[in-house]
Amino acid sequence: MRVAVMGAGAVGCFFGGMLARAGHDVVLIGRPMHVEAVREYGLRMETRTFDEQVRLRADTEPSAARGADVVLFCVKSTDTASAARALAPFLAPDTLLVSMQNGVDNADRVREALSQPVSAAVVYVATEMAGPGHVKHHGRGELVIEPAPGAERVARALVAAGVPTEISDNVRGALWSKLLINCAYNALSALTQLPYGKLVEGEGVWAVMDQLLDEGLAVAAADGVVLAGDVRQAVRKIAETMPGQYSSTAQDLSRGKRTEIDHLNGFLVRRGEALGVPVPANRVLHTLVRLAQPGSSEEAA
Ligand SMILES: NC(=O)C1=CN([C@@H]2O[C@H](COP(=O)(O)OP(=O)(O)OC[C@H]3O[C@@H](n4cnc5c(N)ncnc54)[C@H](OP(=O)(O)O)[C@@H]3O)[C@@H](O)[C@H]2O)C=CC1
Ligand SMILES: CC(C)(CO)C(=O)C(=O)O
Repeated sequence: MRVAVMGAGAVGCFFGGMLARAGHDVVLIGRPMHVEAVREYGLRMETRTFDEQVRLRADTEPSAARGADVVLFCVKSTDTASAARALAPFLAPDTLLVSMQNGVDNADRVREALSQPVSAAVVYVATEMAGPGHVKHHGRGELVIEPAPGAERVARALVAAGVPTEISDNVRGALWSKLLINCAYNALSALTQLPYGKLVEGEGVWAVMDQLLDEGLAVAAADGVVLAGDVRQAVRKIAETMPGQYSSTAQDLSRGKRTEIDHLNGFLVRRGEALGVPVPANRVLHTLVRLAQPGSSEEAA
């Protein structure tokens, strides 16, 4: 399979690297720092089970996606529209684009820019870029993807490459469940710069998280979303299973980077407003993170 990875970061390098290891023709499209390192040394994949330099192609230009059967679309939600527009001239009409991002509206935003088939994916993994061309895997690595033309083939290739992947009719519900977890933790961890275990020890923190979740559940219900799993239990479990973890929003802020907050609590605020559901706690946290992050979001509502 010819695979292009749009956004050679933590998620793109992990899943693209797994497919390259399995013999697929993979090109990583990313920033010069990573592209140069991958060209010279290969992609270093430091995972829980192996540590290897994986040889694959890398390029800074979206034109490298020409000829791809599938694009793994792995930029942050803030870059969705610009990255989709940049790819548009180079994709064949039947190229499948798989949106491997947090947030619930990325696939729809890609569909606005492209006429190719698009499949949303829920990504359950913990990875980071530990240096140029070096991806570090901390755990998990499974995918749930939405039905689309070509999705079965991609899922089979991923499974054969060691990535547990299933196709589900309720990716929307799973993305929303993940969104509500993100809305409960990400901003609080970011604003306090605390890992989850310490965060939930703070007086009143569970009550705030319950309120954030109650608002999210009300918006989801008003939007007709069938949530996947027991979200309240999933929220409790995160602090127990990942006590040392800082949210991705906390990591972005501490690195002086723009966050995905407009697509997490910010998204819930916009949907709540549209549906007439009050979302005061989510609004406060969204506003505070926006004030704490550098610049302003280009793609905010
Ligand atoms: N990391 C994780 O463990 C998980 C992440 N996710 C989600 O996956 C998505 C991707 O996250 P992650 O991989 O961590 O993010 P990263 O920031 O590590 O990777 C994205 C990369 O894409 C680059 N990029 C952005 N626009 C372009 C462009 N037009 N051309 C080339 N490169 C581009 C970015 O560069 P620059 O930084 O310079 O803009 C960055 O290097 C997010 O939605 C995240 O929430 C979901 C589950 C787990
Ligand atoms: C699940 C969670 C909250 C884990 O850190 C996450 O997705 C994030 O940090 O964005």
